[in-house]
Amino acid sequence: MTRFTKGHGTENDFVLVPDPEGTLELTPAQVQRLTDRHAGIGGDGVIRVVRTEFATDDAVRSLAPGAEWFMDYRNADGSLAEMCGNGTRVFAAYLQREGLVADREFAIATRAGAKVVRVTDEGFAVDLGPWRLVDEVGARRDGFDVMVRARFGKPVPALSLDLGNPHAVVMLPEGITLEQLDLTEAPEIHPTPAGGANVEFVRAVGPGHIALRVHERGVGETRSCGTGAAAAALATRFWSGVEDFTPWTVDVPGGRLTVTPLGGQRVELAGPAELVADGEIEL
Ligand SMILES: N[C@@H](CCC[C@H](N)C(=O)O)C(=O)O
Repeated sequence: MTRFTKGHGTENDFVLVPDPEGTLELTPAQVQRLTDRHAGIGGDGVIRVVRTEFATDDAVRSLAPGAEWFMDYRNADGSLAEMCGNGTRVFAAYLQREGLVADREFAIATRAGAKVVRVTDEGFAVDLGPWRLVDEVGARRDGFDVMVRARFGKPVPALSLDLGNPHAVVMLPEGITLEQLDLTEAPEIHPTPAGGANVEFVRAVGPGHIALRVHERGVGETRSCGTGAAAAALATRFWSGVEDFTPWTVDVPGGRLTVTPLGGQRVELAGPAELVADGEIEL
């Protein structure tokens, strides 16, 4: 039997599987079974909790020398992802509850490098590290670099950002509400990014305040996406032309996140993290 913990951050939910010595080879079929909401535990992704020294990927070890624990993230379809913003907070909550970290600030290893997490009153804040516009020249010239077609019809312009994982952000055109969006199918992106992308649909709520819905690569529509919230806030800030360091409030279907642009082209994500169940499952 394999032990698991179920947790979520603004209802982006994960099955955490402790594997400190990295002995568990999780296959895509096992991930799909764990995340299955009818025949398994249910979740948007699986997080294997591994000591960084046992990470099989050399790059993970070399990019995060000071991080004792590696967040091995898989999407619900079994594909690997470089990063998961909400996952980092849930991972931190698990490490803290299990007594695996003692400090109020610590680094965790991800495929996108080490991320520093700190305890806050509400949960955790994580420095997501460096972010970038995928096509800076095109973005600064046109305000966007790809077109996205979802089930609402005409293709709409979007901005590609790299938060360690790939995102395309759409500011919804007038006349289409977030509620009207049909995200039952993956939006098409042109030109299609080689590794796919997560797609965020944004509506401005007020100054420094946006709301979004997201279609996640390897999952489908989710109730929240932490790196997606950061990408959406950064894209909206870019379009506003005022690239300051004011915190942004990001409403997602599963709750509220705070995104704060930092110096050095870094960005912080803050929000809650809940661990809701523990159990054992036959893989
Ligand atoms: N929900 C996550 C992102 C998870 C990975 C994503 N689906 C991908 O494939 O890049 C978040 O909170 O950032």
